[in-house]
Amino acid sequence: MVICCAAVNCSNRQGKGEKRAVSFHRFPLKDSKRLLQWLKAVQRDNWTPTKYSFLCSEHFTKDSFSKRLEDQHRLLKPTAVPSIFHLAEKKRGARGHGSTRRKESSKAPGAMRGRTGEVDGQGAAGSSSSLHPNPVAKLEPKKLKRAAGRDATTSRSDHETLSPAQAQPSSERTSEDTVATTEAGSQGEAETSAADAGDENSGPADSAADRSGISMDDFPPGSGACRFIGSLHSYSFSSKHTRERPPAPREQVDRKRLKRDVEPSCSGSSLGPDKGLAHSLPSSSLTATPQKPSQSSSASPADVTPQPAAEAVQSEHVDASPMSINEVILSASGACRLIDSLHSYCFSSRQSKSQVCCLREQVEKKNGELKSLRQRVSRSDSQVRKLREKLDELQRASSPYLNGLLPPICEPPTMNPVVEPLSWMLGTWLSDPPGAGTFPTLQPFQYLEEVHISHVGQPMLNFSFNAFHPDTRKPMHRECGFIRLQPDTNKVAFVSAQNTGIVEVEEGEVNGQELSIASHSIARISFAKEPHVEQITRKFRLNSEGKLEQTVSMATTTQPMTQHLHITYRKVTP
Ligand code: HEM
Repeated sequence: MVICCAAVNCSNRQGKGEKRAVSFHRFPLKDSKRLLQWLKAVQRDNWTPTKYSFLCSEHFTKDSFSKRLEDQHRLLKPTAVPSIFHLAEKKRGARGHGSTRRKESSKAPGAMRGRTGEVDGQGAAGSSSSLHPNPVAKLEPKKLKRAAGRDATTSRSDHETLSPAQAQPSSERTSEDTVATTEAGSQGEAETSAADAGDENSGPADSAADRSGISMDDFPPGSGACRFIGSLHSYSFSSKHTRERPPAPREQVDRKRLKRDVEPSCSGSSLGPDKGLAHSLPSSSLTATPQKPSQSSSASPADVTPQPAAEAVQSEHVDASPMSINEVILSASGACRLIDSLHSYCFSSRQSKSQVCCLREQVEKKNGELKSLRQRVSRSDSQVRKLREKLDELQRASSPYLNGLLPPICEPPTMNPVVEPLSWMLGTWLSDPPGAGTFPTLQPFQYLEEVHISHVGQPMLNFSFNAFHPDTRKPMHRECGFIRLQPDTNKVAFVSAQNTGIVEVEEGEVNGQELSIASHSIARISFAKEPHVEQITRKFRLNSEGKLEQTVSMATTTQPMTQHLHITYRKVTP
């Protein structure tokens, strides 16, 4: 296992040069804000750090470090952000970075392509569950515990100086790790390299599963889409599970390797998550591919060979090929993300559907209510009609005389010849212009008045005078009565009852189209308002314009005879 610096144009790796001079620091994968700062500083395109990605101490300023009290060991401060990079040199890019190292490792059939600055080996498998939490992991607690065990071993203390070898459990190291570690030297790497940035992603797999926020329990099994997505999940998980299966027989392993060699695209890191998923559907493609066996422990990392004796580790060697594992994990994690989004979509569409159903039910309910209300209104209408008919019937029954008295045809009654001299007064009259009120004790005022003078064939006229306020139209003074003529004379009697509590009789003469009368007797209610009127005179005349004029004067207990009213009416009905 070799720890390399992930920085562009930096070839530092563990064991190279002065051991104590350079330390290596993990990317703060758990601190997204700080991780972004690191990534921004590193400036590597299309590259995602894993828990086995490191930056060497040369990219940090001196004040980024503190020293551990006990042994004065260098620790990276928890807020440190790298700032020293040699980007001016031709950037080799994510794939080109560390090409020298990669040239070595690319000799191996399963060597990782384009992934640098990381601890090569199966550790990447751990990174998949931590970098891209797999929701299905929630369904497989046992496996997660196992993974967590590995991670726990890996994580150690955040700011403890760890050797890369310590950072990965020995039982799970790949053959390449073994060789690389040998190459790097077995002496105390713990003293020379520091993974003190902390294993940000090495938390328990359970917490990774929690972070996904999704489990199969969230999706009822009824949906076909969910079943499909669930099967995708299962498939994705099974690819991971495959890596943890017991070792396959060597022949089988070789066959698998052959098949993968025939299908290079299955492990092509250029595939996107979806493509990766699509290409990984054949069972062999997601199955880890074994390294080419070799008996030589001194073989180059590119020619990684598992120790023959370490049969227990065989499957790890087989499954943890840096190439296949990383690609498989990338594909699987990408697939998981895709599946998660499908799940979310499926879930939200189901929610929308249920909301629509709920709204539909409400609308149907309201429609039902509306229908019953309409029926009630219709019933009420028919009830009202029936009640009206009944009322009419009752009225007819209770007023037999009225019906009998009213002539069936509304013909105007023939005027009694006695009242003929007053016929010019007949009709409905409206004030035009408004009447004018005056009196020494009063402020001048105006009023409107409607006058009805009619006959019913009797030798008298019926009259009503109804005054209104000119602005508010509120009723004011009202009086009604009769005008009689002494037969064969021009003597007229004017009998009136007023709303002010006065009843009076005025008498006078009609001459042509002018009637002049004066009070004969005035009576009032006991509580009539003072000052009491003592005398009243009136004059009616039809003027040359055909308008009716009335002038009223009065004397009260306090005022002598003075004009109180003058008004002109225009005729509105015959
Ligand atoms: C022949 C009929 C009427 C008689 C005998 C009569 C009599 C009187 C008397 C005695 C007063 C009290 C005066 C004072 O306080 O010194 C009065 C006041 C007044 N009258 Fe007449 N009036 C007559 C018709 C009318 C009519 C048609 C109007 C029209 C609206 C009118 C409007 C008023 C008003 C506004 C006052 C002052 C406020 C009040 O005392 O109610 N009167 N009237």
